[in-house]
Amino acid sequence: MSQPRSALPIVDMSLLNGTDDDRRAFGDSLRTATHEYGFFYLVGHGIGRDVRDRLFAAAREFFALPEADKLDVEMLGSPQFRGYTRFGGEYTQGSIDWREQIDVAAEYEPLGDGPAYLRLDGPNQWPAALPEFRAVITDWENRLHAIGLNLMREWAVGLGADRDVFDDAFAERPHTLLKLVRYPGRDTSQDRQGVGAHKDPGVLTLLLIEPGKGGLQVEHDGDWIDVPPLDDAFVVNIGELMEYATDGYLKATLHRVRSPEVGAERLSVPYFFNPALSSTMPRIDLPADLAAQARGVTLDPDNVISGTFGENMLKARLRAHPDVARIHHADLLC
Ligand SMILES: O=C(O)CCC(=O)C(=O)O
Ligand SMILES: [Fe+2]
Repeated sequence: MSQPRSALPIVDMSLLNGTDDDRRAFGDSLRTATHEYGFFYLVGHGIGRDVRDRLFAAAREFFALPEADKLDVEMLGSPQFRGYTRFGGEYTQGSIDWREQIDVAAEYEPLGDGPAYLRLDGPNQWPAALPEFRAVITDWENRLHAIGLNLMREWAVGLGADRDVFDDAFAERPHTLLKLVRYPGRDTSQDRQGVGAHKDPGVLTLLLIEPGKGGLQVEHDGDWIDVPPLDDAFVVNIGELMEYATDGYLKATLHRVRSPEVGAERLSVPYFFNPALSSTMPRIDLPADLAAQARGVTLDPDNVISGTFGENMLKARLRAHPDVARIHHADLLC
């Protein structure tokens, strides 16, 4: 397949199997890409095509279920924002996102009373009609968890910090989240919002895009650049907490998806490598040359970035799913 051009840098994870120089080059490319773009293509990650195909097959099976089966696991029934969201159930910047999706997050016993964000802990909703679904998703989560942890350690080194500086935040009850997403084709002459412009609220997102399907756009220097999928690559971006951890040396970048044309559709699977709800990201003491390039954390009165992941995540969930918020968390809405 010929590759459409995109300006995003390509970072090759197989360098980690090489010499010390290769490893250093990897850390440098990771740091530079996320300083300049906040986004990159990740190749050499070791996840084979068969595994990726199996995931897309599970996604297609899920979306092809009768509506009643999907509504059986509807997110409206989940105070923890897990399960199926039909078209029109999700909002970005107050406008409807034209996509359907199922959200699956890490499952833990709730801790009980405490900060409001602890309400996000709890069970998933698994589609009863698809007995294999859970195993396929769990396998995917495990593989991506390992890649996520590995990347965090390399980032730490590339930023001049101890290799394990981020480990604590992920050591217990990491609140990872995965979505299977389907963007249907539609008349795009009016509204093209598949998902509206946003930054991800967590640490790191590993995004798998259906081969050949464009639509993702990333903000860079005031323009939108197209990010078509690259064969065998993940699209990786950092979330607001990495901006927080580095005083804005690394950049959480606005991105959005444009709806496909009528007759087409687009599947994607974002995996959000998130820390524990109660964790606060460490603030890295950057070496002087990097500190001189730190831009500070974005100050937006409509989107205040908290270093405590649970606060940042709850804010994002209440905003994206107002129907779920009204049903289950009316006391948190002002
Ligand atoms: O579907 C995509 O390509 C991106 C989705 C996304 O940015 C998100 O769900 O946060
Ligand atoms: Fe996103």
